[in-house]
Amino acid sequence: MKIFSAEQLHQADKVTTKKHEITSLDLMERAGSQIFNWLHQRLQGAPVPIHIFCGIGNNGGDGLVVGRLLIENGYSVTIYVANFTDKRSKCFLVNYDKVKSISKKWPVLMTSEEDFPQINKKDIVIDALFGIGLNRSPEGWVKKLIQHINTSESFTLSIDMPSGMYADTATEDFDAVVEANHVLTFQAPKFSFFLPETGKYAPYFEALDIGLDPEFLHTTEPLAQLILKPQAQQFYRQRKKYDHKGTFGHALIIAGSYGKMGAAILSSKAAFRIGAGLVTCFVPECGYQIVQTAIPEAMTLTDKEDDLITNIEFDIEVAAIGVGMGIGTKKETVAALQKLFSEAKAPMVIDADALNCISENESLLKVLPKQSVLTPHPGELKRLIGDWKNDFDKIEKTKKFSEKYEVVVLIKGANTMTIFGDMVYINSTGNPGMATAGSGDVLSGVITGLLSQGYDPLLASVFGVYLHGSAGNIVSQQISFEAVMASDIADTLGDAYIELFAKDPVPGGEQQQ
Ligand SMILES: NC(=O)C1=CN([C@@H]2O[C@H](COP(=O)(O)OP(=O)(O)OC[C@H]3O[C@@H](n4cnc5c(N)ncnc54)[C@H](OP(=O)(O)O)[C@@H]3O)[C@@H](O)[C@H]2O)[C@@H](O)CC1
Ligand SMILES: Nc1ncnc2c1ncn2[C@@H]1O[C@H](COP(=O)(O)OP(=O)(O)O)[C@@H](O)[C@H]1O
Ligand SMILES: [K+]
Repeated sequence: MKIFSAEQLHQADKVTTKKHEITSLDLMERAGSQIFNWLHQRLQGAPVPIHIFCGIGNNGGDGLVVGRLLIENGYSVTIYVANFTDKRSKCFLVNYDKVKSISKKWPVLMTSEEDFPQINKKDIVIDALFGIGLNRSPEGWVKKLIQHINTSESFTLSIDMPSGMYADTATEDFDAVVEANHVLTFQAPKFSFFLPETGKYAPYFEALDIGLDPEFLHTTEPLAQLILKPQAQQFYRQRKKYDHKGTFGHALIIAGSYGKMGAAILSSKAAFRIGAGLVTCFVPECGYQIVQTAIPEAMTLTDKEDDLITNIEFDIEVAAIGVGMGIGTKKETVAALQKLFSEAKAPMVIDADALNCISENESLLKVLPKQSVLTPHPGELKRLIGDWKNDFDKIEKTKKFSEKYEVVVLIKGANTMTIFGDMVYINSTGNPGMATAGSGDVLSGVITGLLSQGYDPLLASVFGVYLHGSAGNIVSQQISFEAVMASDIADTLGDAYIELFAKDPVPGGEQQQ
């Protein structure tokens, strides 16, 4: 699913009205009706007090449409207009008059803090103050109104956007953003919904199709692509009857040091579970028995050193390499990486300590194999690209790094982003149960296993992140977020494949957005 900028959505609005002989007012009616239907289905006429706070632009206009339809259907509604300027959009004005024509209870004009109504915890708030037209942070009494809504603890439904948040640039004042419980957003979710700083203001959202011009949407290059199940299904490559283990490649996992052999095991296991034909695990000497015992399916090669990796030598032909999990950052290991990067021919996933080694040693950057997949969590990313001002700055810096070194870079976390040059793919699966030691090691094994089966680096990353998150969703439904351990995620990867095409979804396979 495409994620558009505010500018592109305004443009889509214009193109749609021009091409489809439909007015902006019709579009607003469509948008408002969908929100009303959503509410009506859930409330079924319940006499709960509903407060609708409208701005004076088209977001406010949407709020007025919803208000009118709710009043017409007998709901207990009060509409407030935050009268922060005398300017009003045309569609706002028409809908303002429409409300006045159907109800004696005219909208309440608010001009200061004194006009704030009491909002009880069990009331419903509809936030239609600002949408994608926000162009500065709300200030003065408008900011206070937003805080008043937030302190009410009532269920807050935001129309299109939580007011005070920008769709695709950094929010400046987090004290002036509506903390929505749910957002009904038009056509497509906004980029801000997926970022840690702003996503928490839109914890649940649904995109409503308001019929913007399909051709415009199809041909417009989006800011990012959201990867949902239909997209992930297209990535999947079916096995053929006469395929054999050689078809699915030999994955080499280079991982572990004294006390951290688990990283090698988790990663190798995940490479198998995702479908690599063969897996060899390269570990320090002390890991030999550990790996052989923990994963009998894997072959094991060892470094000449007992406790750490110092010289990566192997005489097998490998289809993909995953390197870095639990290897430490000692100078001998850095030297081993220097040689590996300079000589390796197979596509590579570079994770964890290998990333830290790169951050500390510029010489490694110079030999970073092109098309590699780098899988940092935010701490590792910061060491790699430097600090950032905000989430958007982080993405821009990551894009630059990706472009400069021609590598795929992940930004892991909730809604992991895969970045390749200017392209951004946002993952939709996963949950906080995956915030547990070793889940990143599993992911690096997953991507290495997909690379070894012939998926290209970008596809292996985007698809791998999706399947990894889906496995996390399935297993956390079975055993709770708290109980999930990284090995559970690895062992559930098979269910993630099955869920991809299951008619009756495996519980937890789909994330609620
Ligand atoms: N995309 C689509 O196709 C469709 C979109 N639709 C809806 O339209 C919404 C976008 O509407 P919009 O463009 O009128 O902007 P909106 O968010 O109402 O606010 C702009 C107003 O706020 C003002 N203003 C801004 N910042 C401010 C501040 N800090 N403090 C105070 N004032 C501030 C600004 O004033 P100005 O800067 O000019 O002084 C202007 O008057 C969109 O989110 C969706 O809900 C649907 O109806 C149907 C189809
Ligand atoms: N709140 C969350 N929601 C979704 N996924 C998460 C969340 N927290 C962590 N994850 C996922 O878990 C993995 C953690 O990776 P990482 O921090 O490298 O773990 P480790 O170093 O312990 O192996 C990443 O794939 C990340 O996207
Ligand atoms: K809003």
